[in-house]
Amino acid sequence: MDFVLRVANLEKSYGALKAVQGLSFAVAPGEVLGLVGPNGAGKTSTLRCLAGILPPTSGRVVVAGYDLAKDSVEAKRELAFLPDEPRFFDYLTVWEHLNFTARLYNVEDWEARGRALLEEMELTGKEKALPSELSRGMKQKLSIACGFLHSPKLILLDEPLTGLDPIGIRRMKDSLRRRAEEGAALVLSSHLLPLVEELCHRLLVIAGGRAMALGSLDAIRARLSGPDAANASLEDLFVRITSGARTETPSP
Ligand SMILES: Nc1ncnc2c1ncn2[C@@H]1O[C@H](COP(=O)(O)OP(=O)(O)OP(=O)(O)O)[C@@H](O)[C@H]1O
Repeated sequence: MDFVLRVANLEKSYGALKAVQGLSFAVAPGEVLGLVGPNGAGKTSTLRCLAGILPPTSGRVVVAGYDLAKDSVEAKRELAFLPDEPRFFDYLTVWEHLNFTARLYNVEDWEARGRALLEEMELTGKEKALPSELSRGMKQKLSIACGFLHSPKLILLDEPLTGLDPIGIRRMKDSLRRRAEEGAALVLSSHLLPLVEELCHRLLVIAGGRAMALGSLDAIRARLSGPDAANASLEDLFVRITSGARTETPSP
């Protein structure tokens, strides 16, 4: 299979601290992988390494066939990283952010696409607003509109629902699902386990920077033995896996 993302033995250390240790996994077109783990597990460090924002200490990341270390421009052209706290240019309006992003990524039909994305993100009417005039949820939506503009093959999301209201959450879930149906691969980090359960096809559970479990919820459930494992909720599984009650050897 042609995976959109292939990660081999990813390691990230900050000085003596090993934040990410030996992560290996792949994500196929149309697949949503959920990255879950306790605070400090290494989720953001992993996502930032996959996005090419942080240089890994070692390991290999391949995006749409391009090695992120060797062909970084080509690889980054195929991905979007949507952080939980997006940053903007203070003096560019919403529309100018889309224009700027379009120029960076050479998006030819950006105006029509930009209008459609603003509509999808409920930002129509905010074209002339500066970031300081947007609410937290609106900023999150602008970040996502900019991220989707160049139709990335790989979408990396760190807590994508931060600051969104219930309608915004529902629309965002639909938007993410639609991108996957259109063939994008998504890696989504979140503490919101119901969201993860609803959207993700497979899960990568990490703790202490290491993979504790990798697979579909059913597969992870099946690998855990013990009372009520078959009926365990994702929250139960999360607690059991990450509290070290039983550690799993991830399958490739
Ligand atoms: N820039 C940095 N310098 C030094 N240590 C860092 C840096 N960024 C993260 N860390 C450390 O790396 C480890 C993993 O942090 P990371 O932010 O990746 O975890 P996380 O799973 O995203 O956590 P959370 O769920 O709390 O957001 C933590 O121990 C953290 O203190």
